[in-house]
Amino acid sequence: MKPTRGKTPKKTPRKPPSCAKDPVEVYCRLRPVQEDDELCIEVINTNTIQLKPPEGSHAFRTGNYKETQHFFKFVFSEEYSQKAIYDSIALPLVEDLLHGKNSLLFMYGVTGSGKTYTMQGTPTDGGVLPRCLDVLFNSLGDLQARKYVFKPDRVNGMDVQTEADAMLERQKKELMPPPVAPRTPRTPRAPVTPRTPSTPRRPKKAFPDLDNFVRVPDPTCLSTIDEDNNYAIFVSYVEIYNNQIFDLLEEQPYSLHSKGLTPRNLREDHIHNMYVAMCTEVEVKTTEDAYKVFLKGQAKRKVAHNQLNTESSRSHSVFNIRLVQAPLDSLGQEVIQDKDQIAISQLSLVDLAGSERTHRTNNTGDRLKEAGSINASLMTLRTCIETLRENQTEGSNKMVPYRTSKLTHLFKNYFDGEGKVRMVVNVNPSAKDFDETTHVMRFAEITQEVQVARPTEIRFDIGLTPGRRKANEEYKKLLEENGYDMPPPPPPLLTLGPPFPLLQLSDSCDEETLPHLVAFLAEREKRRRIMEDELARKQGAFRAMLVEPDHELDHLRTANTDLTAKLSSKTRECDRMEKRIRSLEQDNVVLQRTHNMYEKDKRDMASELSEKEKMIQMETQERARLKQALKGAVTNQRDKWEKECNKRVRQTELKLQTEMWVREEKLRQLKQIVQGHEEEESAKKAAKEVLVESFNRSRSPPAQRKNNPPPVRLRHRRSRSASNSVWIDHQPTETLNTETVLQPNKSKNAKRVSNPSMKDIRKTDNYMLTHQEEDSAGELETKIYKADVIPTRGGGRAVQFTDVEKLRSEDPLSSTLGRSKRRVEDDPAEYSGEWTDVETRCAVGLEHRAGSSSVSAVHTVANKKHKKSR
Ligand SMILES: Nc1ncnc2c1ncn2[C@@H]1O[C@H](COP(=O)(O)OP(=O)(O)OP(=O)(O)O)[C@@H](O)[C@H]1O
Repeated sequence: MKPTRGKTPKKTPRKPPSCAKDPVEVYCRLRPVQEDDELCIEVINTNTIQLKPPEGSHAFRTGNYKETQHFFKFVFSEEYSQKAIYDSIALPLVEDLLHGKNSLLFMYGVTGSGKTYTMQGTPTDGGVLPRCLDVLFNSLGDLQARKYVFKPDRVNGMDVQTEADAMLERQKKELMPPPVAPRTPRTPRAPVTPRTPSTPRRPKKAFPDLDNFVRVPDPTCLSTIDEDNNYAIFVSYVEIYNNQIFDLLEEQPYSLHSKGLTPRNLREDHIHNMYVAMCTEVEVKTTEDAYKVFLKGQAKRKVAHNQLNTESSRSHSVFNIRLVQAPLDSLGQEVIQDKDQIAISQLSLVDLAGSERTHRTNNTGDRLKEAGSINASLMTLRTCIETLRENQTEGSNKMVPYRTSKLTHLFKNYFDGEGKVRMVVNVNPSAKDFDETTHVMRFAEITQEVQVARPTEIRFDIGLTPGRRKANEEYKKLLEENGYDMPPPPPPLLTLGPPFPLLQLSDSCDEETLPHLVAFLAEREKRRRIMEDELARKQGAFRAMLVEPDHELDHLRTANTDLTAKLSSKTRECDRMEKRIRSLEQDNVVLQRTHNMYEKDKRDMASELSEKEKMIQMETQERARLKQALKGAVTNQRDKWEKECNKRVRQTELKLQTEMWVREEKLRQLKQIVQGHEEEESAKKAAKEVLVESFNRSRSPPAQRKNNPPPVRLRHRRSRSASNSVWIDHQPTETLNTETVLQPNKSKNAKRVSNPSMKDIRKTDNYMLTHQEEDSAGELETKIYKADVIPTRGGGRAVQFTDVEKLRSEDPLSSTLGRSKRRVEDDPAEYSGEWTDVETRCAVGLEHRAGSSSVSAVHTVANKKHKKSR
């Protein structure tokens, strides 16, 4: 709140608040508890208290057992006296008041925590309020102006009048009977609320009797006061009840007493300070006067009994002390009669109603409504403080909802403008109050973060000599001491002539005195005119002398205004930059944190990766080892099976040879018996020799087969090999020459190999395998298997058998068995078995996989056989 001040050249009313800011100072006071009370608060040091959730508290029930610490400007434990608290908290505010600065001091806390006690105290041990008044009057002493020199102008300002006028008014008021204040016309927007019938208006016990209490005053006196000013103190006392403002000093006709007080409106004055319109302001000249006024208002304040406090305040009370000051004139006798030279400062002492929980106070009905209103206004106060803090710390520009509650609206200027704000958080350390106390603590912490513009001190720079009052007093003292013999005042530079002659008439016929006086006055008149001319001439000369510095002054003023504007723009820029720096610093901190987080993640992942790599390496080694072991095992197994197969083949061959020989022997003997022809005998013998020879695995082909017809089925499908593709002709070394004219259709440049290598297979498109064996009749059967060599996906080659040609050599003299067999083969209808056999055989392919050194057999055309069978 800006001090109310006239439009002096030095101090314009609408000047922006000072750039320097101070935080709201929050103090904590603990009240004494009863001996059997469980405590929930411990004082850690002079700035810190610790709250411990007691069993049964809401926090404890929700599992929050943690102790919390709260910091304050100072913590007053129960041992601290009222005097000590006043000296620390309120005395500096009184000093500020005397220097023209505004201050707000409010008591906050749960109901019954000692707010009123701290504010008012007891007659023998006064609280903040009586001590403030004591110190104020002690300090002002004789510097006070006569009563009514300053007069409230009803719009929050002050008028000034001469001491003579003030004396007249004094006489008028003191002679007149006490005035009966007219009822304020009610505005439609603020109707009178019906009084709560059960809410008594009575003083608290601290001041039981208005007239008969003996008070112990505070003797402190401040000496840093400008003695060249005159001062006056005005007090007003209002309460905010159910979000309506009432003037507790309102004079009421006796007949209207029962109808209660009139609600007042809040207004804004010409310098944007909030004030209560039509509020009674009483000028007080002594502490006792002020007390009477206070107690008169206190008698009307609403208090009620509840479970927690026998006399609980049901309203927020505001006791305003306004100090008016104006400089004395050049002689140090009277205040300058210029309204613009008046400065007003204000100290608001606020005793807030206590926040309360209805389940603890057991309030019902009107008390419950009051409690709701109290809590709502406190909540608005809290919201305003929170929004202010947010705006200040985060640079936001949210609207502070001052107007939501009369309480916050009244103190808007303290937070928006200049002033010093202090709060005393009263705390009852009893465990029963824990839940409410935690809320109070939170509010206190937020409040401490709010900054308020520092008030500027008032200086009356009007070019008058300091010490005027002292000089005047000295002069008066001299006057009293010396009477008529006192030395004459210093001669003026210009005089109107000698002193007046003796004007006493000697008798009724005195003809001399009057003409002498006329001549004297004529001379004086003449001198006066000369002096006036001289004065006018000197004034002209002086004005001419003044013009130049005046111009210079104007010039300097303009320059000064420019510089001030530049400075304020620079200051704003600085503020903006500071805000930006703060926000960037915050961003930086966040980024730094994120960076650290990613760095940590990176390290973790790198270590995980190296572990995984190690594991992969170990697995690869293990796999290689297993592969090696498997390869060895496979090789061993294959060798073993090869040996076993060879052994069995040899055994089978031997057995078959023996059986064949026995059969041939039997046949020979049979033939000898049945046929006696020797020629046939010899032919048979020759044939038998051939057979025996072939059975004996003679590798040379029998000569008589040359002329035999080819044992190839004529209708057999020829191979598809007659192309330009590259062939490989695989003929094992023991293959016999069939010497037949029917040769397989193959490329002329087919490469003949006895044991194909992988290299050969890779280069070829087709493959041909010649296989010879002896059939059951002992005839030589030659089979030529044909296959396509197909590259596999893996880069190897698959050999897919597609055809087989069979060539059988037969003895012309052999039995009908051979012929009938041939017949069957010639019949295509009967050939399906053979074909099926070929298809089955051809379904097996040889496959070479890339990187493998061996060739494996695979089933390649399993589905082909299936199709055929359908
Ligand atoms: N520091 C203290 N020393 C001694 N007594 C105290 C102290 N603080 C409070 N008390 C006593 O506690 C009681 C309640 O105090 P008080 O009326 O000041 O509480 P309050 O906070 O104003 O309550 P409400 O909000 O209900 O008005 C009074 O009887 C008062 O004398």
